[in-house]
Amino acid sequence: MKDVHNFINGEFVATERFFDKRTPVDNSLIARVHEAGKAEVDAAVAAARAALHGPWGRMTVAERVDLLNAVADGINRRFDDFLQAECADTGKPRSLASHIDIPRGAANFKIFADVIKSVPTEFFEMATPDGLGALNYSLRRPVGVVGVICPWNLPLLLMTWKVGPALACGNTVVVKPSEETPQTATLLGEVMNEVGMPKGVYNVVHGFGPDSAGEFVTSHPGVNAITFTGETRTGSVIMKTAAEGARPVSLEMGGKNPAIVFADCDFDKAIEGTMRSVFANCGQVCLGTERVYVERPIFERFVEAMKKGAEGLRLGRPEDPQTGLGPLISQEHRDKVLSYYARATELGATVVTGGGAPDMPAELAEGAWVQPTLWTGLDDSSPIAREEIFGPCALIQPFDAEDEVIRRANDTEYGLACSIWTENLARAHRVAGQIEAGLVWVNSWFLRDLRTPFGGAKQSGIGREGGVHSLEFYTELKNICIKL
Ligand SMILES: NC(=O)c1ccc[n+]([C@@H]2O[C@H](COP(=O)([O-])OP(=O)(O)OC[C@H]3O[C@@H](n4cnc5c(N)ncnc54)[C@H](O)[C@@H]3O)[C@@H](O)[C@H]2O)c1
Ligand SMILES: O=C/C=C/C=C(\O)C(=O)O
Repeated sequence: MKDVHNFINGEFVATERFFDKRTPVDNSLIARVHEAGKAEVDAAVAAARAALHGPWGRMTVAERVDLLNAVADGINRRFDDFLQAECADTGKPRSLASHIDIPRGAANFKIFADVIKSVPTEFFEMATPDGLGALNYSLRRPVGVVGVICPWNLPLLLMTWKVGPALACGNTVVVKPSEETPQTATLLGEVMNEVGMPKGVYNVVHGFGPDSAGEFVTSHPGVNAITFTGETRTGSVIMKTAAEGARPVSLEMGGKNPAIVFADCDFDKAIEGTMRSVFANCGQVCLGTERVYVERPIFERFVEAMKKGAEGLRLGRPEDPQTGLGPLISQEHRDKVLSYYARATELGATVVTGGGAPDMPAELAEGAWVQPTLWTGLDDSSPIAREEIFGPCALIQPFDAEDEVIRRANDTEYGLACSIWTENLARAHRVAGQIEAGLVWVNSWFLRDLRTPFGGAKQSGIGREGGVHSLEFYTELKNICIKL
């Protein structure tokens, strides 16, 4: 069993408090994680502060860009180490992590290296009463020490989606990974040292949320801004904490995302895309689909095809290339998802497929396994249609008219993502423009151009990150007016 340390000021730091990390594949113990206390968080914030005024703070943009690209290359150089660690922590199929999680870890540094080296700032020449005029130009400066609070579903991807722009803009970071998935954040510390990232630029403190490392980071007066990805209710708590000291927050939170399937869709593409958006990462993707609205003429055919797809998913170990579905992240989360499965049955849902725990081979029986599940027969008011379950499940419902399905899709306090399947281009633009969400895909899902704005509307988030949009959060924009 391995030890997972904190990473502070370029050093791997042990503590006297530990928590276990068990793999959700079979619930076996795989690591002992060193929990950071207030002292370690203080040390991490102090190191991050000091780095702002050391070599890192004096680097040119070009030097920062070179380092960010070196970090990306370092992740690719140690691809298998990151793959092994991420799949051990999460149980996700290697086939998934090797195509999404780990490549995006590198891409998230490269995209912001590209952005920061070519982003302009404004200039305004102004007339003045004396006729001599004045010049206005703006400069971007780092906000300072950024607290990064991460979720467990796409650990490396989502952590680097925040660390990449933070460092590109000249900030330093204190990262608090989820307690469920500690390994890749500490492993990135090894890469930071290998590429010569100045000490204190990247720091990692392990622990939990309330009254633990998470709260110690978000409440620390030395933290200038907080970027959070996780549940909406957690984001609200963090926002309250950040209010002390008026620190800005960037919040990427929960969702209850709809897929809208029109009768004129490319049926096979709609099935392939909706199978991914419902079941990828065992349904543990914030952008994933948990509500599927299908135009009535193809409803039965669509349900049958989804049933066939779900029943074709093979549950298994990450390293098995045939694995189509891994376990959920933990026994606790499995209990939550199974409670929704039971509730759907109690509410009278038709269980198209799944609805419980699968029979797994003895060696996997202790893992956090659930059946891929599809329901019909519940209405929009049911908790199954309204509450984020965050598992491999979806409610499929028919609709008859475009304005009806837009109203129903928008009938949620969330507003993160939506996928629309239609071959009618005018309808695609018309419907997409009326969906109340930060991200709408047409005839696709999770197709990501990292230059585009990413974030949620309503209770799914605050702020947009991605491309130049990340600069709004990770820099202070200053205007300088020169009187001629
Ligand atoms: N919008 C997005 O981009 C996005 C992406 C991924 C996940 N999510 C959401 O994240 C959730 C799943 O992730 P999760 O279960 O890890 O979320 P979570 O809110 O339980 O925890 C997220 C992180 O916050 C920390 N935390 C918890 N309470 C805290 C507190 N009081 N102060 C400081 N830190 C605290 C946790 O330790 C963890 O590191 C889902 O709701 C999913 O929709 C959203
Ligand atoms: O589970 C949520 C996935 C979020 C994905 C991103 O933030 C991204 O693709 O940049």
